[in-house]
Amino acid sequence: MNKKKIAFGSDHVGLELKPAIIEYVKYLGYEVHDFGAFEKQRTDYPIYGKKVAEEVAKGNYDLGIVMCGTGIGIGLAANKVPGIRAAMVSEPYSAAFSRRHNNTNVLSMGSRVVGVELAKMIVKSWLDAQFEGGRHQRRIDELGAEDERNDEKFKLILNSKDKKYQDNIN
Ligand SMILES: O=C(CO)[C@H](O)[C@H](O)COP(=O)(O)O
Repeated sequence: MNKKKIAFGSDHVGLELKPAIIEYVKYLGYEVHDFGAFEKQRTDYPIYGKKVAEEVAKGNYDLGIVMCGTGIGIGLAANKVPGIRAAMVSEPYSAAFSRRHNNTNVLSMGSRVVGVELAKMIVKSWLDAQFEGGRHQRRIDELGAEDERNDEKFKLILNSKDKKYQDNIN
């Protein structure tokens, strides 16, 4: 059986946590690739969040794991990429349920928030969990429908004071 492939990314702060997590994920039997950063020199988390997310969205990697100081910035960057659902978590319960119910494909953690051993527990819970489908798939489909609200028709409806249009969006 082919090993599942995991894309990694971090900024300069996430780099403090990343090497230990990469080693752990390899030990768990996954193939990994690190898309940077590789230097402690200050850099910008959107570069790495977007890169990892794009690799996952294109299907080049099964899942992505990203890290910055809080896990928030790099997670936000990943979530901007269509098809990505990034979980920004700091404990194992939410990590597991983010896959079971939200089918997350990127995990984001903060190196200033979690230590190495807690981060390993979070990663293991996330990787071991399985999406449950069913009603959860419907809700994920509904998340996609939110994008339609950016199209011209929905902008017209949303900006209208006319009750007939307002009824349309409820
Ligand atoms: O957590 C982060 C984003 O959410 C970054 O790692 C953090 O903002 C970097 O800060 P600095 O440039 O001061 O090292």
